[in-house]
Amino acid sequence: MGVLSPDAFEQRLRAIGAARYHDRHPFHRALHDGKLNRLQVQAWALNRYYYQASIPRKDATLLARLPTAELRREWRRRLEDHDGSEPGTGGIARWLKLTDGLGLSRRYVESLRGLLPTTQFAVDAYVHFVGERSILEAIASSLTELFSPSIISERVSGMLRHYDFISEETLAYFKPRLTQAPRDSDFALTYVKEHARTAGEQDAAAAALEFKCAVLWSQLDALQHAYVEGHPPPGVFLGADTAEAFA
Ligand SMILES: O=C(O)c1cc(C(=O)O)c2c(n1)C(=O)C(=O)c1cc(C(=O)O)[nH]c1-2
Repeated sequence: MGVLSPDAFEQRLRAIGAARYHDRHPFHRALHDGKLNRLQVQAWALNRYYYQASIPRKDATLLARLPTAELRREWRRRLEDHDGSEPGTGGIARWLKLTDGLGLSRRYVESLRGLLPTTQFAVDAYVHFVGERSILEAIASSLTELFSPSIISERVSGMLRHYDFISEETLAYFKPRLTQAPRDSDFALTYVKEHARTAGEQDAAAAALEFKCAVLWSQLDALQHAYVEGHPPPGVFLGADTAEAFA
């Protein structure tokens, strides 16, 4: 593809989200439509914990590589959003309220025992990608967040409507994301539009976004295969009993 104007390039990035973002995955559709049982929702929250817990590792990796105070200041805020500024605050702590509400022991969730192998591979691949690729590609890989506010709104209203074991309090993780995600993705989009100037840079940034969509998609594929189609790999979470046996 030849070089595009910044606005046409933005359209190219948005088309990637429209085609590949995980809102199109059957597991998410089932989650939001109330088609999953409690064990399947628990498995989703347990596995997704590893993604949440690894986001600050990935942001710290990128932060260490950013060349200016201005960029680091911007990126530093993401670490605070996830890790909080003191114990019990921030996104990871709020995610644990969800796993608490679903009846999973914290020790079990934090131990990462019972995680699907694919969750680990996909999430670790994201952290490595951000450490190894250009800063442009690393920032572009965060752009899935352009598409998250609509899936989050749909998730919160769908899950509250359909599952009696889910409450507004247990879904508290998502509310701040509705303002944090647009703020973060606006910054990242402006950066990527400004810095992807050649056709090669635009291709690399687009490929980074495709890679990240695959990171999200493959996690849901693994959940679908294990918990909907009934082929759990050995050693994974199989209900609160597994978790209790551990605790
Ligand atoms: O609920 C979701 O569907 C969803 C998606 C994404 C995303 O698109 O990567 C993120 C989040 N949530 C999220 O909560 C979050 O903190 C987050 C950070 C990032 C990132 O790549 O830096 N993506 C996401």
